[in-house]
Amino acid sequence: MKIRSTTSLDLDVLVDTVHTAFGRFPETPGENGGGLWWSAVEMDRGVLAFTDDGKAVGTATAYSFELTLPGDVLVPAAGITGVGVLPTHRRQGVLTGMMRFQLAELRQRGEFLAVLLATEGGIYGRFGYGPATYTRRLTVQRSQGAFRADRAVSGSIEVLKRPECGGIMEEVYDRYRRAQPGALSRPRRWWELGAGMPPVVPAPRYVAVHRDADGVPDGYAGYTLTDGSLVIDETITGDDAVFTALARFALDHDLVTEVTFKHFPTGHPLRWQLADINAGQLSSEIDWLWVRLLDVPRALTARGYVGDGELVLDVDDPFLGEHGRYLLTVRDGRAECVPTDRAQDLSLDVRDLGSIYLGGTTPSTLIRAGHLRAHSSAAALTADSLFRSAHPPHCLHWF
Ligand SMILES: CC(=O)SCCNC(=O)CCNC(=O)[C@H](O)C(C)(C)COP(=O)(O)OP(=O)(O)OC[C@H]1O[C@@H](n2cnc3c(N)ncnc32)[C@H](O)[C@@H]1OP(=O)(O)O
Repeated sequence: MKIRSTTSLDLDVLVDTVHTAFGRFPETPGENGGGLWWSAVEMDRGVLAFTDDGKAVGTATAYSFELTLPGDVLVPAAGITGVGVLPTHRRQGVLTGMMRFQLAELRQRGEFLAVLLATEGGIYGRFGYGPATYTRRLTVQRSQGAFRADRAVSGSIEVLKRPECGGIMEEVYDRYRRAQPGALSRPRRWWELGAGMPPVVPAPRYVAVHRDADGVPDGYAGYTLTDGSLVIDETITGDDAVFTALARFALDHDLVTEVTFKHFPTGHPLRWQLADINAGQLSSEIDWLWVRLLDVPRALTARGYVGDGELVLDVDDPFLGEHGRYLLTVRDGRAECVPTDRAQDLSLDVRDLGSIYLGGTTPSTLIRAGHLRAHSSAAALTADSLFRSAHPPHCLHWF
């Protein structure tokens, strides 16, 4: 097997191989429909695997995203996607080879974080990725959608069709994601081409745009309405009152029997604002963003922290055959992380460090699961308090 990086000349073979791996009908990359997703692929970041006789059998690509960390710190993160191996060549180590190649390549570029959305939960842990954010939907029957109290909301809502939005969605999304741990930047190319969410979903689609009292857009909800079911694919705002205003708009919509909020954020107050706390049904939670640390000290010093404390972490990285012990010292929200030979407080696999990194999974949950080992009960408490995020992480970007 030969594995190499792609160039722009490889686009057709990459698309064709991914489509065959996923069992989809091949589409030519273009400016509409299924081609939209491919239009933003960065061909200098792709990986192709070939058999000895030159047949392409495996693919992986990466976007250059910015990820928001706890403390509203923005860092570069490689968004791994387009991973596929032809059905005829599976379970022969093709993905393993590509993952090894890709992680080495990311390091050569100086990157220290990779993220992805997994098609199946059993694939990526072995490569050092851990689930770090989760998602679920809230569905409210409109007949039960009364609010407990009227709250004065300043501002207005206008319904636009996606092509009428101009730069509004991009501006609102960009402000939102900078203050939302776990959120990702979106490729400019998707916005330029009028992408919806996810970008492969075709129009028509409506966008309820909220504007503040000065007329400045400060939130939007992109939705479709089919057979009485209004589905909001994303509600983007950093302001709870604006979220509520958009929710009221949807629940007041005529000819609607139920409203579904996709990617409903954990701990969001909307259910408490409804007159009946049981009016909304939450779906079960599923994994969303997976995180892989490629440089532990760099990653741990990049994020912000809430409390003070110190912890010695003993981190194993079996896939890359690496091991390190680090003293993490947090003061005034910032961390230092240096190699140490002090006794460890916490022993963990790098995949579990990825899971706790954004504050969406508590170390104590993984201690109880038997994945992390705390060498004292004080260490478990310190780990929980250091790794939490003041603002729970949330990612609703699909890629
Ligand atoms: C970020 C994204 O793009 S997610 C998209 C992932 N792609 C897909 O789901 C498309 C359809 N599936 C595929 O193309 C392939 O089955 C892949 C890419 C998931 C796996 O590729 P393969 O070349 O078969 O993987 P490889 O042979 O390297 O397997 C490595 C290990 O992972 C395990 N593994 C591979 N796929 C899976 C899976 N879906 N579930 C659980 N374990 C898996 C293998 O059993 C193997 O285990 P072992 O080391 O204990 O023997």
